Amino acid sequence: MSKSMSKQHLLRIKNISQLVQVSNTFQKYKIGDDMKNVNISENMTIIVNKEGKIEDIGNSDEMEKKYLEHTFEQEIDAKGKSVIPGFIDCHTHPVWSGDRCHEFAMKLNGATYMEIHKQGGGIGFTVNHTRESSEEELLELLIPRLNQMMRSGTTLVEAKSGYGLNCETEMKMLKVIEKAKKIHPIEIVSTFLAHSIPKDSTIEKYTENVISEQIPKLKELMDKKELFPELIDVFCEKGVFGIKESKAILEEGKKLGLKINFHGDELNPIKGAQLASELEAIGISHLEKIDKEGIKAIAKSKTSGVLLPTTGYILRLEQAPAREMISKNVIISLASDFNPNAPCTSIPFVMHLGCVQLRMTMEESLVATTLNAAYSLGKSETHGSIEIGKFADFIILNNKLWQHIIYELTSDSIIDKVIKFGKVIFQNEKK
Ligand SMILES: N=CN[C@@H](CCC(=O)O)C(=O)O
Ligand SMILES: [Zn+2]
Repeated sequence: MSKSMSKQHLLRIKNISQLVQVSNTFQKYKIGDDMKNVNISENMTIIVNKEGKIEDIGNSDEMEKKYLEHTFEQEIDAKGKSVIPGFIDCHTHPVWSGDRCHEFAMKLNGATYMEIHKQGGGIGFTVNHTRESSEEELLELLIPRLNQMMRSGTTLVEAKSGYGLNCETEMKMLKVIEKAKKIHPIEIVSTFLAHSIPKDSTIEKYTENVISEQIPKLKELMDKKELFPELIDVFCEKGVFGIKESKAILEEGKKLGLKINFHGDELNPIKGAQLASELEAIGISHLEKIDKEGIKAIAKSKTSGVLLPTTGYILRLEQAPAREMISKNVIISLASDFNPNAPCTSIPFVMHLGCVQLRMTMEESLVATTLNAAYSLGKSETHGSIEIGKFADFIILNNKLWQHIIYELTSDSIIDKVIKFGKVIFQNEKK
């Protein structure tokens, strides 16, 4: 039932053939078998209030009578269509310059990620270019990437720093993200990431630099209200930041009120998941090499396992053990990991990989890119499902069966509209 007596509303979407709420009991996340239930109903109407939040949800015939006298700034008839929550891409690296297409060719030829990394390619290559780019240049590169994400249905994206590897450039990247927040319709959550070790430093020295120079500078800019990061991240990996260094950096970030969500157990099993559990991290990403103890640990601590199937696909590596993690009640999320190694902006493609390569069901993939993705960013009380009081972030699909967003691989016409805070931010003209 509607709480508001106001007769003016921002939006009504009526006659929705199939509404997929993902949750209708205000769950913060879904685990285990519950990931298979995405709360589907037919012939539904959604009302959005002036604040861009969901005001009411109900059967279309009943809602027609209930809202007879009311007016709507916009009305959409969704007969023959389905509506799902906007996608939440909860792990991306979208701010960078420099073209790494040549590295893709090297990888196709058999070079490994770490071989390229050790030769100064990979992250190091992107760092050199990103340091030389101005804020304006980086913003100009970022906007079309966000546009592509939006056209694929993403309405909330997490965006990391991490291609600076010095204080100045890391702050520059975060400033670029703040500028994008002001001008782009997609909502952005930003993350400070300690991503690698610069070639003129050592793990010890650079960890010290992050703790004694970069995090204090971050605090200064947060206090001045110039930067608003919400999360702290490190690349916890053999040869990059080990467990000890990762822990020190993450704990320092936590003192600033940042939530912990970091890269771990990707290329080597170094017990990143156990660290995530110890620190009560909100998320840990990758987990291709997680061990049995790690699975138990993050299931217990309610740390989301953020799986990034584009990495394993592109590098031809074994994928994370998604089925085992779901069976052990880990809160599984999926994300694009958009970065110059895996330049994928499409959550529908990620869901497809989730189904085919991680052996998840279509329902599990949807939960993992909506409600659980929101949880991994600390946002599931306001985002990630279609429930009264949450933000009105939706995708309207040109099919009455929602599963077509996954099934129709690379389709450019399955999405009809993308809606953010109750306003249409993408209307697909392709049929
Ligand atoms: N693994 C570390 N970081 C990124 C890759 C970054 C890059 O290669 O530029 C990731 O999540 O896959
Ligand atoms: Zn990443």
